[in-house]
Amino acid sequence: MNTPTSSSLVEIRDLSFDYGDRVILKNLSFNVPRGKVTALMGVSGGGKTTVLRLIGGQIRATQGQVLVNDQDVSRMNQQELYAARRRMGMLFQFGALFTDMSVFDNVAFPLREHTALSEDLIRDIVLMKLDAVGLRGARDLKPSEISGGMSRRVALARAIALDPDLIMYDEPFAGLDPISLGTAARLIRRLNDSLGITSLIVSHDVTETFEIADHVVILANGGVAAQGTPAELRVSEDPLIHQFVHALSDGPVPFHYPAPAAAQDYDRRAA
Ligand SMILES: Nc1ncnc2c1ncn2[C@@H]1O[C@H](COP(=O)(O)OP(=O)(O)OP(=O)(O)O)[C@@H](O)[C@H]1O
Repeated sequence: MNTPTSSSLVEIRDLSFDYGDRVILKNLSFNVPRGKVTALMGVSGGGKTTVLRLIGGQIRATQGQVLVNDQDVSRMNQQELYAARRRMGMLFQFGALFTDMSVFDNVAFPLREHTALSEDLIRDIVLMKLDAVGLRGARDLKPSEISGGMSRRVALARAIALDPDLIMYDEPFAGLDPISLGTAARLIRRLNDSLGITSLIVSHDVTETFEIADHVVILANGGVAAQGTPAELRVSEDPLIHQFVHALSDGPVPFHYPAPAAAQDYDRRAA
């Protein structure tokens, strides 16, 4: 691992990305502070998952830099990227488990794949990681025998198996009941602090996310619309931030998809 030289683990600098004619990110810049929980929020389709994929090096920026531990992911060759990814845990929506493997083998998988550790040592590490998510007792079960919330905790244990510096969560709360949702949120916070890692969460869930995040970045129109602590954003008078934080259906982001004037449409129907 590189010796940390800056207080930010990830630095996004002047980043642009498009899918052909569709510009998704435009001159985006923000930092992910080391050792903290940062939330990336904003309207649906605003490019949050795209940012995670750029950090993970699954896609490359059109312009700008994506620095992780001071190294630019967008300029890495395959070998460098492979090494960088080992330092990142990624939990994408409903992080799929291998259904034919036990919970234990799912968590052991990255250790067997990427290290030359003995099976004895792997066993200890797997049990430790499962313990961290409260599922040491479920080690012999198959994914089909556990609940959706538990599956996600197993995926989380697998994501931290290699002791990453950074863990990225895409919609970790989607589809969870309120109790599992609270558990998942507290777990993300607890793992961040006890393992000394850095967490980046993409989420729509303002209440739970504000509860656990140290820093929130709100994306809009391809750039940063606002950022700050949850407390700072809660009292923001900026109309867009206010609409977002208080989940109002109308505001700078309109409720109605652009349409002809209502009178014009109804007149036509009557004609
Ligand atoms: N492979 C692709 N080709 C073309 N367009 C894409 C592709 N992947 C994503 N997009 C578009 O890029 C935009 C940003 O997608 P992204 O998934 O990053 O948004 P998001 O903010 O994570 O959205 P959500 O909150 O709904 O998950 C969306 O409009 C999406 O339709």
